[in-house]
Amino acid sequence: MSKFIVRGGKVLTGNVKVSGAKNSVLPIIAASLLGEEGVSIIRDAPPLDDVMTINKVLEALGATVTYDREVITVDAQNIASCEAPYEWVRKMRASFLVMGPLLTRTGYTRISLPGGCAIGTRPIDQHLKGFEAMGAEITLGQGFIEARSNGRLRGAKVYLDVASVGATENIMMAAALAEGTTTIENAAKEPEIVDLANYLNGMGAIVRGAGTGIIRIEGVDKLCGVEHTVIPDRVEAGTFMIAAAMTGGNVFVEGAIADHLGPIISKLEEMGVKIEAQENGVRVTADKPLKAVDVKTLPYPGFPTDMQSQMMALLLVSEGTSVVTETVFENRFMHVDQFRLMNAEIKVEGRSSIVTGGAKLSGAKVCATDLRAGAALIIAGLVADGTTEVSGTHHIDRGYVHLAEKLSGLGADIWRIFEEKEVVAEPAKVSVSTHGEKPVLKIQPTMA
Ligand SMILES: CC(=O)N[C@H]1[C@@H](OP(=O)(O)OP(=O)(O)OC[C@H]2O[C@@H](n3ccc(=O)[nH]c3=O)[C@H](O)[C@@H]2O)O[C@H](CO)[C@@H](O)[C@@H]1O
Ligand SMILES: C=C(OP(=O)(O)O)C(=O)O
Repeated sequence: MSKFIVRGGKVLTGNVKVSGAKNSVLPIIAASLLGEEGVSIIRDAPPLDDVMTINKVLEALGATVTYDREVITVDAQNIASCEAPYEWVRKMRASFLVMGPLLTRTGYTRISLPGGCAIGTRPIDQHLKGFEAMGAEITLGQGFIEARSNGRLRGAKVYLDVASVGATENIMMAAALAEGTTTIENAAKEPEIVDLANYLNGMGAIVRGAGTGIIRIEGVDKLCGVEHTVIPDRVEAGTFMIAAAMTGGNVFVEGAIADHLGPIISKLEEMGVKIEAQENGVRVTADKPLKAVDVKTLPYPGFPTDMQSQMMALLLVSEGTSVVTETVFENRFMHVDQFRLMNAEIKVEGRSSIVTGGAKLSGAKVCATDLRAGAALIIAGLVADGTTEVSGTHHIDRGYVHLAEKLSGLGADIWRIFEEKEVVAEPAKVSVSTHGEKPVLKIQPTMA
């Protein structure tokens, strides 16, 4: 069993570097399946469990994948199977993103249903609606979805009922090799959509309008491998920004792109945090008590749901009462019970949480109920009295690279326990093939 141990009370200062974005690299790896010629080279690919999982999916499909020091190569010239196995899809919903590329390239795919997950039911109806509009026949049964097309998919107009990130990506990838033009209306506008469009265009696709609500894709006959660098992770950057603000610190978040962080920066500034956007990152300084603000999660450019729990941690120690409304996922307040174990006062009313600020948080044994909840509990631990132990670390490993090391580099008193041994896990020198185990963090002597 692994845990993060945090002793509160340290002010964060210094420089922390953001890794490549999980939510960009996953669809980009899936899109590599479209490369019928050449090899894709994907740089700044973070060593996350989710990255290892999607690489396994590609290998199960017959692609050759290597991973060495944050560079992935994918050779998908020969695809041996069109079936994404349950074994991997159940681990990570984003595995479902191989459906669009496989269907459009081969005319057939069979994928295990991704099912619901802790934060919500997360249906896939909008993905399927897009594929059907493009001429695919979809059948469901025995926990699998099968999609087949008679010849190439055909370009179509697809209106999304919700601006789904995954559906926009899946349809964009399918449309890249379809016959004719596809228009996605009410498309998601996230920076990761733009990153995927840039990657596809590098492969030879014709995608226009990514980052707006209307994306047009003109299908082409063939796509080839390309070299691409993944954008920095805005959720990881935002997590460090909040951690800095939380402790009254002064931190330079290197690599953070201020334009991708608009809603987080605006809310932090409203609270009294000083933010300076610089060429290669964002400096965060908090030198006075922070004011409570209300927050409502929305699709981009609204406040990201993936930052809701971290923001709630900050609001707990700010002055006044705030209302946090979650509109994207129906069950994304599981961290509230965990915060309560740390002495927080939060009342949940439907999709809103009323957060009483000025809490004197106390260290406790808590559990990461999902990826971002885990990060939020860790940053709450940074200001809590005594020691906080955060279990459920497998969630955190899906989306944060070397979180303990990065925070301790800023002065936090945090370390990780693996199998009852206290360790400081230094940044792993990752040099692994995805055929092996996931990167193992080096074990060093116990921290003082
Ligand atoms: C790998 C990745 O990029 N994950 C991100 C992606 O997830 P993901 O792509 O799964 O999220 P979506 O944007 O699809 O989901 C947004 C909302 O749309 C609903 N929906 C979605 C698809 C569909 O077919 N039908 C439907 O009703 C979902 O239940 C949810 O309520 O965007 C989420 C919302 O910003 C983020 O929290 C995730 O971190
Ligand atoms: C919900 C998240 O990711 P996923 O869609 O991969 O579950 C997240 O990154 O917070």
